[in-house]
Amino acid sequence: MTTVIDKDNSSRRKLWRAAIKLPLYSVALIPLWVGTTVAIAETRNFNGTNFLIFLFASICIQVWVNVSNDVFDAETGVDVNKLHSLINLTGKETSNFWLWFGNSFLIVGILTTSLLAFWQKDVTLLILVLLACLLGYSYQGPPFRLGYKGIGEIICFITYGLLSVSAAYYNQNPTWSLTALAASVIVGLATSLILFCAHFHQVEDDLAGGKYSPVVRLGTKKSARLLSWWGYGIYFLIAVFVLLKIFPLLSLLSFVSLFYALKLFRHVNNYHDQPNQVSNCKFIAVSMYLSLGLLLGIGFLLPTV
Ligand SMILES: C/C(=C\COP(=O)(O)OP(=O)(O)O)CCC[C@H](C)CCC[C@H](C)CCCC(C)C
Ligand SMILES: O=C(O)C1=CC(=O)c2ccccc2C1=O
Repeated sequence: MTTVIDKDNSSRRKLWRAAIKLPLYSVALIPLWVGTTVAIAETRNFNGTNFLIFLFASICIQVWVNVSNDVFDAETGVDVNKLHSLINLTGKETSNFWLWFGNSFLIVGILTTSLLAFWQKDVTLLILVLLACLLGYSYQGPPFRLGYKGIGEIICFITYGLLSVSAAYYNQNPTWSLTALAASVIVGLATSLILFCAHFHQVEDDLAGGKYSPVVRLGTKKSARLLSWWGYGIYFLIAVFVLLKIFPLLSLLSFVSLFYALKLFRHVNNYHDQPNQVSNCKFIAVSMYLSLGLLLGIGFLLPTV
């Protein structure tokens, strides 16, 4: 009897851990890290207060993204088999609570960014973040739900890449930079690769819920092939940026993350049509993304020390 209860508790704890999605918070950290390291490399200055305040705002906004995704997906029924959805864990009647909970984090994130913009006497940072939030809402919220139309990866590229890296750079150095723009392309491509991976194991539920993700549209076999091209493309672009001297030579350190990239391509090519096996590929993609982003930033920083 005790063991059945223990087992129940431990699987519930596992579901809650999955619902909190801790590894996915890296998508709020890496743009900040990369944008900031490019700014340090160019100015030899680091504003720790601006960095920490923007870090706090980014994490708040990420909480909103994750919580509201479960609320909105519960409305369409697409998460019906996702045991670790907050709504499935706590009941449909808690939807309004979670919506309110997520929105509170969004408000705190935006207010914190507004405070930074006020101190900097410049609204650019706030505009970039507001644009990212509006696009983030359009991905999952009614009436847009653009993720259901298969363009979530493009939104992800623009928000976590172009907008977030530029915002992090601007937060340190209020101007524009070609290196920051190139770095934002790399971060954007790597972030949307995580989202692309998140769709492999959900094809049936997505179809049933009217969600035409790129994997639903292309089929899992073609998607697995596209994933490899996409991944190699990221490293190819880094090499091009190094050759063009937009990135320092040390950016090639990020090639160490090929270890996870190759593991990811192999895994998805082998198991693309087996939902239970392929479901963890999103986390291999996060490992690739984290190591790539961290090393890219270290590559920018090292020449300055
Ligand atoms: C929740 C997201 C993806 C999960 O989608 P899906 O419903 O397919 O998966 P589940 O099976 O888990 O339900 C994230 C979507 C992100 C979105 C495209 C863009 C959000 C932009 C943010 C507002 C940008 C934050 C910027 C900040 C860090 C400065
Ligand atoms: O829950 C998920 O699958 C994702 C959540 C999330 O916040 C995110 C952000 C950026 C890229 C991908 C993802 C997810 O896949």
